Amino acid sequence: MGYAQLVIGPAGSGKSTYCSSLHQHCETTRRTIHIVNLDPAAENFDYPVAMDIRELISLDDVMEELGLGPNGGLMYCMEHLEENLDEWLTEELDNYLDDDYLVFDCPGQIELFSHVPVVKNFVEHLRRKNFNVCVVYLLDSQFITDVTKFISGCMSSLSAMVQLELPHVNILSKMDLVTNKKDVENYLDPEPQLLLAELNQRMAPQFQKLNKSLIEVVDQYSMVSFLPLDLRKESSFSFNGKDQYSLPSCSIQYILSQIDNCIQYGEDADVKVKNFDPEEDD
Ligand SMILES: Nc1nc2c(ncn2[C@@H]2O[C@H](COP(=O)(O)OP(=O)(O)OP(=O)(O)O)[C@@H](O)[C@H]2O)c(=O)[nH]1
Ligand SMILES: [Mg+2]
Repeated sequence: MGYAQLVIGPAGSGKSTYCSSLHQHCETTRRTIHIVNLDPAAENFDYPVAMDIRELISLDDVMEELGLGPNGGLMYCMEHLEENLDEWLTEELDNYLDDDYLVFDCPGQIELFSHVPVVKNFVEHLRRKNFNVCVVYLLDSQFITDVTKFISGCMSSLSAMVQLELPHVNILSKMDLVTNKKDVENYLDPEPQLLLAELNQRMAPQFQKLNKSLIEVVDQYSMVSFLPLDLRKESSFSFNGKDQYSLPSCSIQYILSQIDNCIQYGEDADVKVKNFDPEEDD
């Protein structure tokens, strides 16, 4: 059995930074993880790249030879990856052993999760290779300063959730940049009725019915809640509410423990998890 995180989210939401922080954290705690670059446009890495899509196909070549722009070129590269899953991915995965932990740093184009089946097929391939996969969706905390942006973030996370049908952890990134805690606090574990009231206030009256349906969707998929990640935060397992800036936030270690739980990593080693009663589902 292998383990994998698929790190997705809008462009610039902090995916690659998250991957490199995770790598650093694991180095400190002497745990082995391998970070995989799935972005054919990426150039600089703050982490050692274990597998690299650019070895399969280069975005520059595609743009030059096919006359495509950067986004069309990226879609082409990803479709090429899809066609080569059996060969390229299978061969690359052969380098890893049972119990290995891979983290896939994905491109930020949202089309990859909403329009084309490439990521879904990629994940299915991993699952056939006996990997437990968790989706890690990053949303930039700078973008959820009001209810309309929050709902739009939820919808894009939800569309990935529905498409990929995998365990899913939502992260609010860049908490160190948040200065007004009220901006964010309201959206961490939001009360649906308050969201609806706020949304109705913001939007023209003819949208009330739509607003109600949207909030119902967010509420029903109660998984749409976000963990606020502050990379400055000292490693600690607790989500200890507030830090010295009195902002709610959690450390990368806490996030990793949540994800490990989702994919049942370390169940044999960790006595606490081993004794966990599956009936007692929280
Ligand atoms: N202050 C702060 N900046 C961050 C944090 N995470 C990422 N950034 C910055 O945000 C910018 C984008 O970060 P990346 O990690 O490249 O984002 P990405 O999601 O990989 O971007 P794409 O791969 O282009 O979609 C960079 O300038 C980072 O330095 C954070 O936790 N705090
Ligand atoms: Mg990146």
